[in-house]
Amino acid sequence: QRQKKRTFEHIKRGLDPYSEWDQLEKLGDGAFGDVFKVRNKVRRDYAAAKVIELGNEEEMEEHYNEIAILAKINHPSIVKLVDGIFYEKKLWILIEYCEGGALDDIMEKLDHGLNEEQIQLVSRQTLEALNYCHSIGVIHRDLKAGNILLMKDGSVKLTDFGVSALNDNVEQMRETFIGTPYWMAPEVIMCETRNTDPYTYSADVWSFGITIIELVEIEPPNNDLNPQRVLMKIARSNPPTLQDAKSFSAAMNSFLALCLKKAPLERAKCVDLLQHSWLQDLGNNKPLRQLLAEARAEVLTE
Ligand SMILES: COc1ccc(Nc2ncnc(-c3cccnc3Nc3cc(NC(=O)c4cccc(C(F)(F)F)c4)ccc3C)n2)cc1
Repeated sequence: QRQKKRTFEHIKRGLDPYSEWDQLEKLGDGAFGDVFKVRNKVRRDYAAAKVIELGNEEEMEEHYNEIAILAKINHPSIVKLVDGIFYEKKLWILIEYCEGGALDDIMEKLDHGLNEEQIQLVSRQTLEALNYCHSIGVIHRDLKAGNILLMKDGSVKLTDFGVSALNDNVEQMRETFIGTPYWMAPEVIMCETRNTDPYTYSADVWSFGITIIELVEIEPPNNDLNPQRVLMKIARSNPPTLQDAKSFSAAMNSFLALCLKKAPLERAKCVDLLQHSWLQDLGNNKPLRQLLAEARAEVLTE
């Protein structure tokens, strides 16, 4: 019988995006298409728009997963879906615009890492976002400073540019496997849990620990090795620690050790880490507003 056109919830059809949005500067060119800063003609608010050229309806299925995840997610520390539009063979995914950009870009611009107070604030909010994802069955799979954005007020937003949180088909897994493995947990590399999906919630916790080291040292451990070499290094070595551990509190070092247990079953869960002394009684996001002001080379008068 006639192939029934699948209707996709959250996606508007037949609406010309340019009738509602002005396209501004390019923010990045993702694996699947370009990303632009856009401004709503009526509301005047900004969004980030990923525009994906679709060859056929099948490809819509593949990208629809991302929209379905974003639509179901409702958390203060995760980017929100603003709109999904399919128009003239292009899929537009619009999410809230994060003024400050990604933490890896900020560290590259400043040429230094974050201080302990800033890392506590980023860790608390990222962990709350990660705990929420896990509670609704979403595994991120690509946690790193490049996927943590800052809003103008210094608050943290978890994103996934690499669209690996949706990675449920094999070829993408292969490319992720050979991709940038610096943040990859040992069991994912050794596929020890061969019978089940090597990515589990605990793999996200390992990547979160590596991300904390990245926030201190600008790069993840072993970034001097090429991707092939680092796979074996991670699988064989003891968990990494901070190079200058003594410059940071005992609480931070103990928190890090809990994230970087090699055995997944021994590794801490998000809920346990959220109870850890290192993440209690944190102040407001002013230290992250100061980081943004520094990156914009502005004086923060507050
Ligand atoms: C270079 O300077 C800047 C300055 C500001 C920004 N701000 C910004 N704000 C919001 N998004 C973006 C962005 C940049 C490049 C690529 N994608 C971006 N956002 C985006 C993310 C997504 N998808 C997700 O974030 C996502 C997908 C699946 C799962 C998840 C999660 F697991 F985190 F919930 C998140 C879809 C569409 C877009 C446009 N960029 C970026 C660079």
